[in-house]
Amino acid sequence: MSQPLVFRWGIISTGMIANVFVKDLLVDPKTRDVHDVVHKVTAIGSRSVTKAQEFIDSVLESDKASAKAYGSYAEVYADKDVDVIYVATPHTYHYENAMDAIKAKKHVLCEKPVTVNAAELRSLLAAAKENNVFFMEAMWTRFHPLSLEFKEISESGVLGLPIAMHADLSVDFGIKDLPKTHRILDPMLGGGPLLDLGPYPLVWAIMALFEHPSNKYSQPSISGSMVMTPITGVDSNTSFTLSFSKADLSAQAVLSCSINAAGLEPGATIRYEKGVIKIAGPLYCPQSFTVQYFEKGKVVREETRNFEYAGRGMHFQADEVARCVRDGKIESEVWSHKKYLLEMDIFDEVRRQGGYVLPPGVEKVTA
Ligand SMILES: NC(=O)C1=CN([C@@H]2O[C@H](COP(=O)(O)OP(=O)(O)OC[C@H]3O[C@@H](n4cnc5c(N)ncnc54)[C@H](OP(=O)(O)O)[C@@H]3O)[C@@H](O)[C@H]2O)C=CC1
Ligand SMILES: O=C1OC[C@@H](O)[C@H](O)[C@H]1O
Repeated sequence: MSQPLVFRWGIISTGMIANVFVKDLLVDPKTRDVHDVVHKVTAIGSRSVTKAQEFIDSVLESDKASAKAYGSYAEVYADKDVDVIYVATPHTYHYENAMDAIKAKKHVLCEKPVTVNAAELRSLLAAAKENNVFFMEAMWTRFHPLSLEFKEISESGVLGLPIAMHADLSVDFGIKDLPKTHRILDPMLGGGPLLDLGPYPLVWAIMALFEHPSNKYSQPSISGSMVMTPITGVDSNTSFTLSFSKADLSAQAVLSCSINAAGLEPGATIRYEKGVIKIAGPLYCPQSFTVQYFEKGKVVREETRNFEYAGRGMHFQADEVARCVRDGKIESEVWSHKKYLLEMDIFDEVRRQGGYVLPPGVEKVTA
């Protein structure tokens, strides 16, 4: 067997999720039966070189010798030993960080929400095409083995067509006790649940309905509603409905997210003509789902599938990035550009209907 591709990552920021992602990159790919790629972290960029070095010392452990610590993000983009940039700054920095990386001709995996509006994303995708680099939103959930198996059952026809679904992701951030500058509260950082948690209920609607072959990638109509917190004026509770009826699918998704209430239920419940699939929360990283088969409106069979792997599950998307770059692709077919363009168009519309206006200058590109 040929040697695996060694794929070299430059990490932008030393925050919470950069830490989790890098730990997952270091998990031996063989533990998930991957033999064609391995990941190596060659550079960490931070606004502080001390933080970058501390990150290397604490997170990279035995791999630390080959990683460089930089006190600026620009130095990571310029490093010839970096193949791909992982952007893990707050939402409102994604556009500028990803654009700088693309202009330096680096491939990019950018945390969710990929940008704060659709105009920024369109500008990034145009730049990625022009510079012939791979670009993807880091929607890790789409690449989990559980998601792939869910899609197989959902699209096999065994349950008939999907008709209706509910999905929710709610996290109690304790917002009354947080500083107003925390990224979940600060409008300058795109605070609120829609941009932070909304991508997860939405990815389940994209998998179950938008990607369903009967939908033929038709766009849904969108209806949204937001409750704002008086603390900083960002949304605290948001719900949105997507109605698909333009192709051979007639189905509706009711989606919601909150930053001041916890609870794993309901996760996602997807109702089909002949049964139901229930995805256990939390929706960003479910570990099991249950399929109920109906006859004459009654459950006649029920199966639960459980999933386990080494690491947190952020490495599956990293394998996809490495393979796409190896194969000369500028987008993933699994989480393709049109899917997160839909995400951003939906979020723009929900914010418009809900009256959430980002402060002047936060959106770097506007329509
Ligand atoms: N996929 C997933 O499961 C998750 C994804 N995320 C996404 O990742 C992004 C980062 O979230 P998270 O890691 O929780 O955030 P953190 O606040 O923990 O980290 C953000 C990092 O960005 C850098 N940064 C650059 N500019 C700023 C600024 N003005 N204010 C604050 N930090 C800045 C800092 O690193 P430095 O000082 O080193 O430059 C900081 O440590 C978000 O967009 C979020 O949506 C978050 C959590 C989970
Ligand atoms: O992506 C995420 O998933 C987990 C949440 O707690 C976090 O705020 C969010 O960014």
